[in-house]
Amino acid sequence: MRTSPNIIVTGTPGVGKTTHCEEIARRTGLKHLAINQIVKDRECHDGWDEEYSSWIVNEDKLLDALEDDTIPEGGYLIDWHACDLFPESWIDLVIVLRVDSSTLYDRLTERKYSEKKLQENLDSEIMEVLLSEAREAYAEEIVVELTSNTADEVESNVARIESWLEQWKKDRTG
Ligand SMILES: Nc1ncnc2c1ncn2[C@@H]1O[C@H](COP(=O)(O)OP(=O)(O)O)[C@@H](O)[C@H]1O
Repeated sequence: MRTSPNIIVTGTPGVGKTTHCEEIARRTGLKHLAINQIVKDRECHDGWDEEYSSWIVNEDKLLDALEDDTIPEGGYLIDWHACDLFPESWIDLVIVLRVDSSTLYDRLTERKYSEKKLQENLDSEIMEVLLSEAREAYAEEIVVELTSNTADEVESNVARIESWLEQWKKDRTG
């Protein structure tokens, strides 16, 4: 049994996953796993997609790499825009970050996304694509939607996750 939980932090690109994970990792000691980086470093992909400027992820290779990293033993913050490929048995909490369209537009423009990629991500956020995926893949009670428009929200979200973590540990030590 895990003595530390695994938490997925997911959402549309630009929603604030890295920002949240870094702060949660700093305050709780959970390990930040940036999946994009793992895909690149461990070559869990089938090449580069020029149109999207991103790796074509090979999910089997990725899951193998993560299993080698002992994710199932717990203590990880899984930072990625997709969440539904991880086995349910690995995951204790799924945080889906949400953001207002105009704020997301500004953040992605700053990242110099192409018009097409920008529009697709805005559509995805408006249509709640990642929230639906999370709800389909995991039990309702472990999926939590949090907003990430402001720095104050980062602070309150992180505080909330810290309390959840304390409770999770209490529940397991009796
Ligand atoms: N809640 C927030 N309030 C203000 N700025 C934020 C917030 N979340 C993220 N940002 C800013 O938005 C940009 C994208 O955040 P990032 O954490 O890299 O998103 P993601 O990892 O989801 O792609 C960064 O410049 C970050 O500082």
